[in-house]
Order: sequence, then structure tokens, then C-alpha cells
Amino acid sequence: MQILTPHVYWAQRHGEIYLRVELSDAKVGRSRPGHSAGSQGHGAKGDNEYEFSLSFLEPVRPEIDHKSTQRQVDIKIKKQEERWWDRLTLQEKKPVFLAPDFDRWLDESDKNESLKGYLFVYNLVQFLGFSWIFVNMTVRLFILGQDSFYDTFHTMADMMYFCQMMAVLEVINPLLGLVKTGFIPAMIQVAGRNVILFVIFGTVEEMQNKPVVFFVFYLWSTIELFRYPFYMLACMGTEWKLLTWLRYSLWIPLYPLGVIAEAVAVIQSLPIFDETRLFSIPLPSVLGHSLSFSYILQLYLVIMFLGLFFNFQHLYKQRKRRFRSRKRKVH
Ligand SMILES: CCCCCCCCCCCCC[C@@H](O)CC(=O)SCCNC(=O)CCNC(=O)[C@H](O)C(C)(C)COP(=O)(O)OP(=O)(O)OC[C@H]1O[C@@H](n2cnc3c(N)ncnc32)[C@H](O)[C@@H]1OP(=O)(O)O
Repeated sequence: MQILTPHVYWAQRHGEIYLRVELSDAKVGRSRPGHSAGSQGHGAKGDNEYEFSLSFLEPVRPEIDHKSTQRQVDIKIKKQEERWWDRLTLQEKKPVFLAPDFDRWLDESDKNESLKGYLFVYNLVQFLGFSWIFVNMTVRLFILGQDSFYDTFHTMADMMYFCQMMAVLEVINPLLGLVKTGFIPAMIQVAGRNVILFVIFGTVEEMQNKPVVFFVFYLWSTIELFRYPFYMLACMGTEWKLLTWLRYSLWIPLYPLGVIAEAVAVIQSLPIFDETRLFSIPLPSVLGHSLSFSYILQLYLVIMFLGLFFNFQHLYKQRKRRFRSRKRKVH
């Protein structure tokens, strides 16, 4: 018996691929993603053996869910990573037997409009907040010179508190599946900044007039001037190449500098915590009086550099993915 290729229709969601194979009363043989799926059934050319094979654009999970009905075979395959694909197959030219399944078709742009509205407003508010901080700090630097270093906290803290409290949504959004960010990188980012802002600067008055506050706030706000507008454009389904490049490149110098500035702040606060005994942990009398919070902060310094390593790798991957998929689109 001749082996024929059936008509296959496809559609996708963020996490899944749907294939509809036009074969009635089919008996489906063994199939694995990326390999041939064979079956016997009644197709365009009558009762026959049918087979097709697809090399997917990105990795998929090994398990395949298929259901054969009187009219067709429905196949569901899970993507390894939940994200929208530009096309189904690795090769750019679409196989002749493959076509979009318009009954199931959804564009990425069909994502819930109200979700896009919420993300747009969130990004806009953050952009305005961080721009306010950045512009104010820059103007004060020009007018007051180095003197502006010493009262950065008193002039900027309220806005920074607001922006960083809002940033907790960046941890919640991936948890709810609203954005394609990993939960752990976002958690490292937001928790790391909030420790510095609320614990080191917020509770230790002696830290508030140190120049290190200027450097920490300046480094934090610089990247956000590009990151949030990039997200705003993404919500509108568009991008500016230069902005994309800046969003995915500026972190390379800024992230290590930011972590170094944060580490300096932690180190400067250690003797203050030793002296004031603020947040010290009471110990049983045999072990001494109390454990200074500075020990916890020394441990935190190590965690910080692990966090830097983790997020640096994450951002590097995001950068590679972004520029790789853009190159593909250009061809
Ligand atoms: C008490 C215990 C505490 C333990 C904590 C451990 C502490 C560790 C310390 C860590 C050190 C932190 C140092 C840090 O504070 C220093 C600095 O920040 S210095 C300044 C430089 N910083 C940066 O450059 C980092 C900026 N931040 C980020 O980039 C993100 O926060 C991060 C999570 C790190 C990475 O972002 P993400 O994973 O989201 O990557 P993408 O931007 O590529 O987004 C992925 C896709 O999701 C879409 N997306 C994401 N967010 C939004 C949004 N708000 N609105 C709309 N769309 C969004 C985005 O468009 C991408 O979609 P697509 O792939 O389709 O393009």
C-alpha cells in the first residue's frame, strides 16, 4: 500500500500546539514529536496508510495527546517553554500539506485586551515614576554638583517607595501567567531591591545621607527608562529597534554596577547594625547576648552575588532569544 500524506491544520496557544489531521476513522500508530506520525484511515485519497513528519520551531514535550474521531484526528502537543511561536516549523517554507486551522486560530494580538490595558497602565506608571526620579536626580546633580549626593534619599525616597511597592506586581504577574517572565528572576530582582530600599536605607537613618544612595537610585532608574517603554510598545504589538537593543544591552554594564553599589550600601551598614543592635536576634544566655543583624547581612551579601549570577544568566538568555528571533523575522 502506498503511504500518503494527509492534510494537517494547525493552531497554537502560548503553551500548546493543536494539529487537526484530516483523516476519518483513523487508527493512529506510534508517534513522537518531531518524528513521523503514522495512521491508517480514510483521507483525501481513500482508505490508505497516511504519515507526516514535522520539525517544530522549538522544543516540545515528549508526550502527545491524540484523539481520533469519525471525521479527523486531533493532536495536542505541549511546548517545552510557554511562548508564542513565529511559525510552526523549523524550516521557513511551510510544508505543502500544512495549513492554519482557522477554526482555532488565535493571533498573539488576540490576547485579552483588558490584560494589555492593565499592563500598559502599569508600565506607564512605572515609567513616569522612574523618569521623575532620574530627571530630578540629573537636574540636582547639574545644579548642586556632589552636594546632591547627600540628600538623594530625602528627595527621592517617597517616589522610589511607590515604584518599588508597585514592582511587587512584577512577581505576581508571572505567577498568574499574565506575562512570559520567569517568576524566580522577577522575585530575585524585586526582593533584592526591596531589601536595600526598605531595610538598609529605610530603617537606618545614618545610611540615608550617604552618597551610595545616589548611585543605587541612579543605576536602578536608568534601566527602567528603557525597560518600561519597551514593555509599553510590546503591549501595543510594536517595537522600536533601538529601544529593544537598549533594553537588552544596557543591563550588561548596569546590573553588575548596581549589585556593586548595593553591596557597598550593605557593607557600610554593617557597623551601624552592630552598634545600634537594630533587628538583632535574641539568643539564649549561654550563647551570648544577641546575634547582630550584620551577620544576616553578611550572608545576604553572598546571596546577592548568587542572585546576580542567576539573573545575569537569565538576562543573557533573554537577550539571545530576542535577537535570534528578530534575525529570523528579518530573513
Ligand atoms: C528576603 C530574601 C531576599 C532574597 C533576594 C535575593 C537577592 C538577590 C539580589 C539580586 C541583586 C539585584 C540587583 C539589582 O537590584 C540591580 C539592578 O537592578 S541595577 C540596574 C540594572 N538592572 C537591570 O537591568 C534589571 C532590570 N530588570 C529586569 O530586566 C527584570 O526585572 C528581570 C526579571 C530581571 C528580567 O526580565 P524578564 O524576564 O521579564 O525579561 P523580558 O523583559 O525579556 O520579558 C519577557 C517577556 O515578558 C514580557 N513582559 C515582561 N514584563 C512585562 C510587562 N510588565 N508588560 C508587558 N510585557 C511584559 C516581555 O515583553 C517579554 O515578552 P516577549 O518575549 O514576547 O518579548
